[in-house]
Amino acid sequence: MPDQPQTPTPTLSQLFDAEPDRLSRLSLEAAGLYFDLSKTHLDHALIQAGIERADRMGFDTARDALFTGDVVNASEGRPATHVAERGSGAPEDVDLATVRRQRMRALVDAIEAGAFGDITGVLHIGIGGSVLGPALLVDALGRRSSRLTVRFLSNIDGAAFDEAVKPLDPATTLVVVASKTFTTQETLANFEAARGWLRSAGVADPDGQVIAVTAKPDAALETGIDESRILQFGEGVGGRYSLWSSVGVTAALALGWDAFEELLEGAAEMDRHFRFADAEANMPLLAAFADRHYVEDRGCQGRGVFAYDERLRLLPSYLQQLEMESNGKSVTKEGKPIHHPTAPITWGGTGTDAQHAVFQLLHQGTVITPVEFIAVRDAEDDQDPEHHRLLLLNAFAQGAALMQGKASEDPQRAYSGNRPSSTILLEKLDPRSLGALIAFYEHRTFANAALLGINPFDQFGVELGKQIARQLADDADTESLDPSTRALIKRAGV
Ligand SMILES: O=P(O)(O)OC[C@H]1O[C@](O)(CO)[C@@H](O)[C@@H]1O
Repeated sequence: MPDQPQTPTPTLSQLFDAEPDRLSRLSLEAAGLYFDLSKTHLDHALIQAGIERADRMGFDTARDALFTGDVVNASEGRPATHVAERGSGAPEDVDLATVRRQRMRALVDAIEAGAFGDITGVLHIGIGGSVLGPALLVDALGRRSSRLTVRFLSNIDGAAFDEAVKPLDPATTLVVVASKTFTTQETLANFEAARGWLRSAGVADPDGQVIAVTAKPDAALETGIDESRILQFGEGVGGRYSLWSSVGVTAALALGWDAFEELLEGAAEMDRHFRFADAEANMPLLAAFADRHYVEDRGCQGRGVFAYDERLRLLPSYLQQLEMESNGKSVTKEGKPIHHPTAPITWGGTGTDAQHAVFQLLHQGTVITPVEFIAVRDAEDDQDPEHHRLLLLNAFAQGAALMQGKASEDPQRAYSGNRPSSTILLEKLDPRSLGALIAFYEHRTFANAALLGINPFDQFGVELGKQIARQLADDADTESLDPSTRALIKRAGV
């Protein structure tokens, strides 16, 4: 049988011509976000196929399980209670999170009232989900409103340490040590270095300026931190889903408690949308349908996220952990191999900078990468309105250029067009809209996992490298290693 001619899938322009209601159907508003998916290849057929797949995969049941505190993280025997941190989960989980948040607020109030002395700065020590969320919140929202000088330290690198502490006065700096396990090598090493920094500066009681944030308070106690300075969060809160919990204490200190509460409220509004909106109007679910189409049907290996707002410059790196550590897997929840691509490589940057670095490939490269633009309608009142206008117009122009392309007699100058993009436009960037945006991405990640049948809440893939590093640190026996690695260790003399 000769190959059946592949029915060419319609181009984006053809889709707009064929579907007069395309824009209205594929531009959604919820929780303060405007999400335009109309420049993706989602059409009636793909949406219907997505809904049928969601039914087959038990999406509704999985989503209900998330919000009712069932064990959705089967490999670790845990629920996922990040939604409870903002009041959206099972009553018992919400109650426990509320008690812990009250303790967090009491500590924030005490610090603001001078219980820890005159605090002018915060050194937040953590890595992965224990730093990426708080750093995003403070960088996005604290540009003008932060009452404190806040620095984040994650890497086990003296240069990172020196850079972090440079603007801080050890005598008036609060050290926040955030670690869910309180066993992470980098975080504990940086904590000890921070203690030394305080001591060297003459701080008589370094631990008097330390608070710990963890799901393992006993491990924190063993390091000598007083119980009164330990904020606990639940084992059900995954690291990359934890900024809503006491891991967000640095953001609450920097932005104020009301801002932290508004962040939670914004996320809760997105929770309600995700939980109750019909599939055809469900932002995270439709986004997941598009993700599945590009990764599985078109073999796209990447997903480009570009924040056309400097205040969201940390969002792409935050999403890298959220999406790639959640769905960068190759077996289902039941351990069955998956024989098609699962998670794309999430990457991105800030616009317009990225236009002068990576958009060449996005427009004329051989690989097709779905692009996502995030922009904010309102600039802050101290920003140049004309600059902001140009920033927005560049974001919109890039999406238009990706879609329409440009023919040319000269192949070097020809643009294929028909390259997909989606745009999220916030009216303004405030705690509420940022909370909704981050929750949108959490639920998009969860929806992708449900469609794939994988567990987005464990991360066994991060352990082997850590184990080998620990073995080498403790005992330089390299005989079991490959020749290349042995040669590198020898040449570096480590
Ligand atoms: O908060 P912890 O336990 O220090 O872990 C830090 C990060 O390390 C990871 O476990 C991956 O190595 C992430 O999932 C986590 O956010």
